Amino acid sequence: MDLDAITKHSASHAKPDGLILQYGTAGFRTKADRLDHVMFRMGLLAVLRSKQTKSTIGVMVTASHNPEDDNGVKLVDPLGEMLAPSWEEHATHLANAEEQDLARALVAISEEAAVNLHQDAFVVIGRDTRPSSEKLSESVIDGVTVLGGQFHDYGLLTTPQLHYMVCCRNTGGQYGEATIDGYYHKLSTAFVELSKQASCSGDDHRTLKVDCANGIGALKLKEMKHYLPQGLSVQLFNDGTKKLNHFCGADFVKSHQKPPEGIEMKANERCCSFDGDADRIIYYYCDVDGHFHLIDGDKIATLISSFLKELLLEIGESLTVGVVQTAYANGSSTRYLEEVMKVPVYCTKTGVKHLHHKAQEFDLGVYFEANGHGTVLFSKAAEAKIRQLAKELEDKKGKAAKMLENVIDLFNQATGDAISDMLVIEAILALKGLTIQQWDALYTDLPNRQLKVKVADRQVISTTDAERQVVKPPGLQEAINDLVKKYKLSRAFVRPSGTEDVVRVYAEADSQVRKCQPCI
Ligand SMILES: CC(=O)N[C@H]1[C@@H](OP(=O)(O)O)O[C@H](CO)[C@@H](O)[C@@H]1O
Ligand SMILES: [Mg+2]
Repeated sequence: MDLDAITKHSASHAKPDGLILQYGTAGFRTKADRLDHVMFRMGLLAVLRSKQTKSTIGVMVTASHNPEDDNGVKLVDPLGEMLAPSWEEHATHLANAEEQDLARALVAISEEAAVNLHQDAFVVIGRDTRPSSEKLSESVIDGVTVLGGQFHDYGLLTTPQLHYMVCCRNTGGQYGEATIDGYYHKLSTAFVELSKQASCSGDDHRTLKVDCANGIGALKLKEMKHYLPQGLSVQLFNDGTKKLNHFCGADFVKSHQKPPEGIEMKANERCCSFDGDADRIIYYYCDVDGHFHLIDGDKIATLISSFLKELLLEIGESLTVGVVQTAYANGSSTRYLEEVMKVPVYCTKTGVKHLHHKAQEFDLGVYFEANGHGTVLFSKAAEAKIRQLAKELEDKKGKAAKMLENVIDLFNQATGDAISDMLVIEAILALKGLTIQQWDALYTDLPNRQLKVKVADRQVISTTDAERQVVKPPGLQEAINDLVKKYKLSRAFVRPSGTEDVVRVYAEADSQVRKCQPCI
């Protein structure tokens, strides 16, 4: 390590005095003008991680659904997963080191993680469409090169596309080709094959309106449209001409439970929204009475897992299917999955890395956060079995096995992906001949509210039981219990956010009417 060169370069990426940041649920996030030093340092860290794992590491510059003048950065581990927890700690340490301590912090991380400094390093970089992202990704590259790392800058990518590239590069091309064309080709081939198997089209008009949150999803979906079959017409709204995530996007629609601005919705039309870096998707429609219906990650997980179970039943394979949710999943969805569909459901802490990890325990692990971030993981053994059956079986069983094989290829198993999930959903609706209203009618969501509360120090709240119970401060959980027991089918919890300086409060019950049980 040329520590002098590192110190010299670091001086042009100076850390603002007193700024302390933490590698949170989705990496570092704050105002873009406070992040230059973090980007440079994450370039350095990516090189160390690459040397240690002898693999390509990804760096994504994005702040997802945050306002346009925020930005952020996260590292992507070798198989396209989120960074390992011990390295999140290294990341926080390095980001907060004072200028004069930076070299020492790097040496300490190398020693603690037993990094072979003579090993080659390769880093791939992607960024979203924020005005600040290009400059910040140059700072990442500065960090990579000063530590002798090689790099490939993919430029503008959705977050899941970067995860895909990392996974492809580290699996010898087995997962797909590590180019943007390779990504479109893999997904569209699987989608076209599935579409051919659909005997009925579901809706009369196979048109989908997509709110792209004025983000990277618009750019990439425009590119992908040329690869899609004629049967599906995708109409883009909020396609990048206005402010990112402003009154639009999946996060806005989910948290406000209303349509985004900038989309023309007619009664019963199928619509969906991506978030700012296109790793989340939410569906919705307005009925003839003008009522808005939200179809969130829970209902997406339900549609997908029921489809997978039907195919497994058809081919006669008893592979395990599990669904992973967080505490934010609507109680109706959990009940429907467990009681009607007889699928085991597990609850993890918020943040996809927790869900992803749990989903790896099943042959087919379906995971979705209620906000629309999720995918399906197929174990190596399950994938091999399905591919073999697709070759061997004939007639109805063979058709089902081939469908499953295409579904494997259509999912981005590295991480939740709005484009890939959208195509999976569109394929399932067409294959099952379902309208969005029929999908919505699977179960009725319990009325629910999610609020953000600003407090002096959100870390005074600590939780247990997958964030559903408060441990500290004393008395808070008892107060919640006292309120909750007055209502039917009610549930409430509070937890400190991992991405914003707020405490999140969630509550649901059988009715929105303010009547407690003794009054009913
Ligand atoms: C309630 C909620 O939607 N929380 C989001 C949000 O995390 P918080 O820790 O709640 O701020 O951002 C995460 C990263 O995008 C996402 O994974 C998660 O689902
Ligand atoms: Mg996102």
